[in-house]
Amino acid sequence: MSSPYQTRRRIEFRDTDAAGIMHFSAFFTYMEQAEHEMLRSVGLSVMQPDGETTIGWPRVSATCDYKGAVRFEDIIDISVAVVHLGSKSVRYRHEFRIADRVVAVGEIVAVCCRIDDRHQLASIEIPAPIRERLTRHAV
Ligand SMILES: CC(C)(COP(=O)(O)OP(=O)(O)OC[C@H]1O[C@@H](n2cnc3c(N)ncnc32)[C@H](O)[C@@H]1OP(=O)(O)O)[C@@H](O)C(=O)NCCC(=O)NCCSC(=O)c1cc(O)c2ccccc2c1O
Repeated sequence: MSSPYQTRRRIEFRDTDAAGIMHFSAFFTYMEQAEHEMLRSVGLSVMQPDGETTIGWPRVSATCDYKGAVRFEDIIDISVAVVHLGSKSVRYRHEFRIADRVVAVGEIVAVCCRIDDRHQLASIEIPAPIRERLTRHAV
């Protein structure tokens, strides 16, 4: 049975603002890192060599709702779930929790792209072996 990927972070000082709480922009870097870690856990890379080119995942949408303040040195549990697998795109939902309290929920849509040696992007259908691995964290 598939379930969200779970990881944990301690909030760094550099990620907090003058109000003493985690800056809104920092949630996106935590989401990105958690997603990349999830991909590694299923044997993938966000920059996957494929012959002469690379398969990568540029983002076309990123949102986050903030429900409670997060502070320096808080321990946050981050879950990463695949909530939609399209033909070329994947939508991830990230839940941030302190203990059992949800403090933020973010979503990111990434598009499967072939990246050539001139860094040109061309969207492609998600290859079957990659799709199969992504479904391991589908909900
Ligand atoms: C990415 C693009 C080249 C795609 O353009 P294209 O025209 O080919 O795509 P489609 O319009 O056909 O859509 C494909 C697919 O995506 C869905 N979709 C598109 N837009 C949205 C949206 N706003 N919200 C939700 N879904 C959307 C669409 O419905 C289709 O779904 P299917 O599943 O049905 O196929 C082109 O869009 C482009 O170049 N965009 C700009 C990308 C960009 O510059 N993003 C900002 C920075 S990217 C970034 O930060 C980044 C982070 C990483 O972690 C990376 C990791 C690895 C590699 C690259 C990374 C990266 O760039």
